[in-house]
Amino acid sequence: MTAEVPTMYEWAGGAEALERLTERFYQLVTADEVVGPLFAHMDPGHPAHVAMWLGEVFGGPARYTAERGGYPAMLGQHLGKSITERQRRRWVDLLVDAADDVGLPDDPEFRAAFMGYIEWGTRLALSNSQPGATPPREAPVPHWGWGVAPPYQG
Ligand code: HEM
Repeated sequence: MTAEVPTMYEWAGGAEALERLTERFYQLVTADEVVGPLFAHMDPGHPAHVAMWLGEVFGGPARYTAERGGYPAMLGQHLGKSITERQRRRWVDLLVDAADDVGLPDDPEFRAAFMGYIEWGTRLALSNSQPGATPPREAPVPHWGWGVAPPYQG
């Protein structure tokens, strides 16, 4: 019999773990000279909202859709921001630092799948944020899974 495969949300530690991650992440982001200026007018609820988004993506409850307006709302926050590749890369680096700081699981399977989503999502955010970009306004919230390497459960 095969053991039930947990969602990435469960493996990460659920909503609480993702909230710890985004709290730490935005502390690092706002203090950073490369990405900080983009977040100068950040809504104080932003870390909690991004934690909801990540939870929904990784197989948790659809709270971003229910409470924040789903994909169109997320997309709308990136349009026109003209994110540069240097800023995208710094955003990724700071998220990895935050994941280490708060003790997000660091097993190879989890981090590989987690970073797969982050790489994909940040590249889309950069492209959607360029002047004149016309990405689809409506799309489902992506649901990210383990891909080719499910979690090692002994
Ligand atoms: C996987 C990649 C990403 C995800 C999942 C993500 C997620 C989100 C979400 C869910 C929001 C809206 C939060 C709300 O409802 O209040 C948001 C806003 C925003 N994002 Fe992203 N984002 C990503 C990449 C990036 C990158 C690479 C940058 C810039 C380097 C960026 C800059 C911003 C900014 C400036 C806002 C608006 C913040 C504010 O003023 O409140 N995002 N993001």
